[in-house]
Amino acid sequence: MQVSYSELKQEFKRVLLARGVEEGTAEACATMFADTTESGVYSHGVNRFPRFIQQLEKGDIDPTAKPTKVLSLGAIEQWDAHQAIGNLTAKEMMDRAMALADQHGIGVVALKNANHWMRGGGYGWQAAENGYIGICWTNSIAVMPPWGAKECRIGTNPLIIAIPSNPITMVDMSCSMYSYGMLEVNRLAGRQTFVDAGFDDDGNLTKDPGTVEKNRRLLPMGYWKGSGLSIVLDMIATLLSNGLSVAEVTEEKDDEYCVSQVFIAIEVDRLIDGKTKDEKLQRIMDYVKTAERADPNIEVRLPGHEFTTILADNRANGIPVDDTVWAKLKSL
Ligand SMILES: NC(=O)C1=CN([C@@H]2O[C@H](COP(=O)(O)OP(=O)(O)OC[C@H]3O[C@@H](n4cnc5c(N)ncnc54)[C@H](OP(=O)(O)O)[C@@H]3O)[C@@H](O)[C@H]2O)C=CC1
Ligand SMILES: O=C(O)C(=O)C(=O)[C@H](O)[C@@H](O)CO
Repeated sequence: MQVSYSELKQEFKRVLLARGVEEGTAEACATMFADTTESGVYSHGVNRFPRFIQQLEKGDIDPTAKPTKVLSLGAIEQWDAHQAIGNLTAKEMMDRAMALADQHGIGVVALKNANHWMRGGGYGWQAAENGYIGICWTNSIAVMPPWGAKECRIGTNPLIIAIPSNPITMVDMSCSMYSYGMLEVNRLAGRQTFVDAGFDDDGNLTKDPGTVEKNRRLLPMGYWKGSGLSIVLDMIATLLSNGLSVAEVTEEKDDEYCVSQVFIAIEVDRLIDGKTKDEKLQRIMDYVKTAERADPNIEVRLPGHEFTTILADNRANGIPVDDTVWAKLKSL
């Protein structure tokens, strides 16, 4: 089914207000969930909202909490989220990183006791829209076996790198070949994944999303490379924020909360003049896109470049929402 932006946002807000969330917070949070969904990231927009509400009801998420600064070292700051709403806090932290970049050329904000931020790309995009290079990542609870193991010991720890090109170029990727959110999208659509997603009951690679969701045996992105990347991202987030690692969240908490995150903004305009920047970025994009196609019917594209089209399409025709997801949202 297709729903309008206002219908979707109204539903999110209704559910939040019914749980006693203050009007301004409910409005801001509902807006972010609706924006994420309208941008085409259904996995971490409408699809993930019931899980967010479950954590709110349980008290893992404190809608009254506000992040506070713990330590300042010039370009680097440590903050404590106090388990506030994840997407609102992350937006505020990237704003803070950009303000630090205005002063120092680069701003680094490390956050502890954070909650799941949903679509990590939203915060990279936020920086790039304002002319900065945006880099951010989060750790998570252990949901993936490290390369060579059967048991979950590492996080999906998505890494986001956004570049202020025209259009914005942005990588927003889980350290797993597929995030659980994208497995769900494929399962709901009745599809197998495009490439292997994880392991089946016999330890063989499989493209069946439901099997991987059940087994919790995700395949790391790039095999051992995604496994290693997940580990070092966790280490940096833990050290910079003085917060909890994947191991600590998994062993000391009863669910995924109190995660650690990093937000970096870099002010490019003081390093290169605007005209040269645009020309160099254009050349990179043209060079990539004009590579001889493997399949003549499939365009070579850069990450992030489809969002403007998806957004325009969803604004014109309504936002696609899976029927079962909509029914669940209405029942909350
Ligand atoms: N704990 C957490 O907070 C977690 C959050 N997530 C979130 O889930 C969302 C989905 O993540 P994930 O499943 O890893 O994302 P995807 O695997 O869908 O995409 C990963 C990256 O690959 C790019 N890409 C995909 N196909 C192509 C292509 N054909 N050509 C060029 N680039 C391509 C995407 O660009 P494009 O966007 O343009 O398709 C994107 O930048 C993200 O927003 C992520 O932040 C995921 C895991 C954990
Ligand atoms: O994978 C996802 O999708 C996601 O958003 C995550 O946070 C983690 O992988 C996990 O917590 C999902 O259960």
